[in-house]
Amino acid sequence: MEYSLLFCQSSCAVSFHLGKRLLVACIMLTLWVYMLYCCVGYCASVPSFAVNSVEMKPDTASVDPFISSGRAIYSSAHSRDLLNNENELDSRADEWDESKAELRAVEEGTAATGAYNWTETRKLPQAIIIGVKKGGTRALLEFLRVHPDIRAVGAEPHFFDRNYEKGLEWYRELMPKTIDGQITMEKTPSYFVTKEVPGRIYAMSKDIKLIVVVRDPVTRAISDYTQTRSKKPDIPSFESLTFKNATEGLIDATWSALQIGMYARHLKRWLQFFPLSQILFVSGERLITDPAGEMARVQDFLHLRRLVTEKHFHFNPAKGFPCLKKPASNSRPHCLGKTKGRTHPNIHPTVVRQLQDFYKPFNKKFYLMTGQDFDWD
Ligand SMILES: Nc1ncnc2c1ncn2[C@@H]1O[C@H](COP(=O)(O)OS(=O)(=O)O)[C@@H](OP(=O)(O)O)[C@H]1O
Repeated sequence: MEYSLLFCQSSCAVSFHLGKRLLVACIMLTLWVYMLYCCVGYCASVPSFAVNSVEMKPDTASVDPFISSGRAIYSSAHSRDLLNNENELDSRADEWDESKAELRAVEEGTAATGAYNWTETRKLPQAIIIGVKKGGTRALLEFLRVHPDIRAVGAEPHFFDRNYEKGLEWYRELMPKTIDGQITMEKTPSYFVTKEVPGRIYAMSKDIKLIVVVRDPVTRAISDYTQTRSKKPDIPSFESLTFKNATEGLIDATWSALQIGMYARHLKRWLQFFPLSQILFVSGERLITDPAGEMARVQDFLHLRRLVTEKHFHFNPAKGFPCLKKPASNSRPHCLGKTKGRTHPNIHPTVVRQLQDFYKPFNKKFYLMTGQDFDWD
């Protein structure tokens, strides 16, 4: 009796210890499996209500950037119809149908669970690409839209130059919906050269971040001219529009294609309202030769994590430009449409040289003002 009691006590103690160990092992195994599950990315699909502040980016950041960019594309297609903007008439929509379908599936999924739709609101932009025309503004915006913390209106709203009387509510309504922590953006390249715009943007937000994509003013002028000629083939030659008096070599600085390139003059107006630290100058040239490098600067400036990297770019030799690609995927890279990267007419080398001389003092001043050498001279 005593013996069996003793035996039971000791065997019970053993099985109790074994059970405890088994329980601990089970918990550890569960935790380990859960961590593994999270590592392969499935946790992102779990509805999350934890949306962090601007510094701590929202949970959507862990979602594949291309899904998010697809979302932005969807809303941009919507506003593009609304504004019927010339710059939007490229082939982007067709090429990104695949992403849209992907997006719809994602959105339907979240709508069914009611996951984060309820927190989305339209906000006024916290960052604007203000210029310059033909600088590479569309490329920059499309690259930025790959980032999950950026939501941007696709069409150019032209609010601060052409639609200001419509009021801020009209402007806000054009913006895509965002959750806290996401940055709302737009691009309208004519803002940089329109006198009233700096004061108007300041009146909306004195803390706004401004981005200017600049490009060699001579190439920019030729690009501008090429665009105009594509719509009006009968316009005079570039050379004849350049001069007030060709024999005297007197350049017509009132021609808008040339005026836009006097960057220092335009920048002076912006600096009356905003400190230099609030303006980022992106090199249009480097955006083509080193898109990931320029994107790193832009993401740092916007206090975003560097999620758009070299993995997202594929240089297309036929087009002569970097195109966007989904990292670790065999899908076709997305290039900008036919209106970007037009063939420029051959301009007489003497005219090009005269224009380079014309811009030299403006460029020098611009380098001094920005503290950056763009290497145009
Ligand atoms: N990745 C990529 N793909 C295609 N094109 C690119 C790219 N990066 C920069 N660029 C240059 O962007 C120029 C057009 O500039 P914008 O988008 O600012 O033009 S616009 O003001 O919105 O009309 C466009 O000018 P053009 O070459 O004169 O057409 C391009 O040189």
